[in-house]
Amino acid sequence: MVFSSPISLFAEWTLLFLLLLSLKRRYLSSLRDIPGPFFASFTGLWQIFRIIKGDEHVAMIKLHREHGPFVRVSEKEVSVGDPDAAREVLQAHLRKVSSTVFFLVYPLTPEREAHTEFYSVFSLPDYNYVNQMSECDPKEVIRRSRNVNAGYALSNVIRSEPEVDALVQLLEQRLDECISQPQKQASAVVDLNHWITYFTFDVLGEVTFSKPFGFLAAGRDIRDTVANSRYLVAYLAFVGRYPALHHATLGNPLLSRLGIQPTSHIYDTVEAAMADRSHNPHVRRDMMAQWEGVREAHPDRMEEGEIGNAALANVGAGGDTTSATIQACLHYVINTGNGGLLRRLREEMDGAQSRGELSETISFAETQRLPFLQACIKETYRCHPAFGTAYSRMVPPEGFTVGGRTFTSGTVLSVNSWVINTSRSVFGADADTFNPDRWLDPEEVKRMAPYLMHWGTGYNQCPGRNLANLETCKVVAQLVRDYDIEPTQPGGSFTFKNRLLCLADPHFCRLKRRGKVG
Ligand code: HEM
Repeated sequence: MVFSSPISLFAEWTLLFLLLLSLKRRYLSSLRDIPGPFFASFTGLWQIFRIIKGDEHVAMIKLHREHGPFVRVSEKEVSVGDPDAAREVLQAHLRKVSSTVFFLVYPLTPEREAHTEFYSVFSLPDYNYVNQMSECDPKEVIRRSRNVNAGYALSNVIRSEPEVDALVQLLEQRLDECISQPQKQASAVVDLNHWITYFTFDVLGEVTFSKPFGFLAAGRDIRDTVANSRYLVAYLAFVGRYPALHHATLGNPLLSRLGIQPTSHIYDTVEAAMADRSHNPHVRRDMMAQWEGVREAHPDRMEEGEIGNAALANVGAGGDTTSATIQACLHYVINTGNGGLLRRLREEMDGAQSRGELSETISFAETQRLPFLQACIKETYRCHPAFGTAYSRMVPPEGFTVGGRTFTSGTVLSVNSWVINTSRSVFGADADTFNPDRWLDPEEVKRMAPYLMHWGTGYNQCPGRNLANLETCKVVAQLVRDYDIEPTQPGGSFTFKNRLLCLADPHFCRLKRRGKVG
């Protein structure tokens, strides 16, 4: 008689268990008729594979074009690709989530526990620091948003425009220095990603804490904050699929303050900025001041910790995303249509310049009077949504009906902005092409704008969109007017991987100062 060793017996039973579990998920689930990749129907590993490849957006657009409005992307997650159904999902007050916590294919924890859900990994440095992003309960998100909204209002953001202008000037100064070094040259190859990201992070410092972080001034990545934020995003993309693992290890309050993980680095940066601000005699009515005002007026409604957590969410969410968007816009304008788009934009801008309608540092108000520039920026929001993973929501106990189908409790419904932004039913047969002209007809704008998902929609829409839009309008206008920008690769040197966010890789372009017009 042959006895198996305890280890091989355990392995055999485990394999049998996993096989039965996979068969159950594949063939007995209420989602079994929804098409999608075979592996996705019984394991979350398909999504991990997409993160590794950095192509979630490409895969999702392809799958929806092949299979229609619903695609099953994990054993309990269904991607919604119909634009109206997607809006319904995001505008309903469904709980935020992304996926059940899996260990390989086995669900590790009950999916309803707040600190085991995808969005919960955005609590930095650990789950005790809940912010608007990491909060999963819609009612709580709305309460928190009400407390911090005044800081993000356009009227408040505009108040910081003179300080943003100083940073635009410093950005140009740094680019000019790159061009003229080492010996006086007419042009030079510059990594736009490097400088524009320094700019966007410095703006966050200025608008949130009344002081830039100092990246542009120093001309380098101080304390490797920008580089670290890349690791942080990639790290969150993975652990977002296995939050329990994060909360049990690096995101655990016992370990989170050791400072060995990317999450604590960003926390330390913000803590230092807040400490510095408390001694700064030149503090303006910045975002922190707005939030402190709300807390003073409504101590019952807003906890003190919410202020720091909101500041942290800004720095986590607003630097790389805005930088990638500015770079994507420059890339599309310069490399689409054999230079035709750039010529048209230049004509518009040079015309305004010679009529004396553009200041030395172009103001936000001036950019609003340039319709083709605005069309190029809207088209960039459509073609490069920087939040590249799906917004996901949990079906409540009573179920949820959308797009003619009822989903049962616990199903995750998710919406990928790239899928909706390239929907041919909304944007036409040329939805895959960068075509700013589609935004020049006001009637068409009215019809299409509600389907733009760049900022998300519903209760979780990006609160930083006014600031991000102000930065994008100003920097794109300024750089297009003042520089000739040529990619170092034919067709453009802007590339990116989609790992949670679609952040730019190093973006080398040849830069040359343009002569003054007007
Ligand atoms: C072009 C740049 C930006 C893009 C594309 C973008 C996009 C988004 C999206 C899509 C969301 C919602 C994600 C979801 O529903 O899962 C979001 C949330 C958020 N964004 Fe932005 N964002 C940008 C810039 C900014 C800036 C500059 C700030 C700060 C000033 C900011 C602060 C936030 C915060 C705090 C949240 C969490 C809000 C919540 O969960 O209620 N973002 N962003």
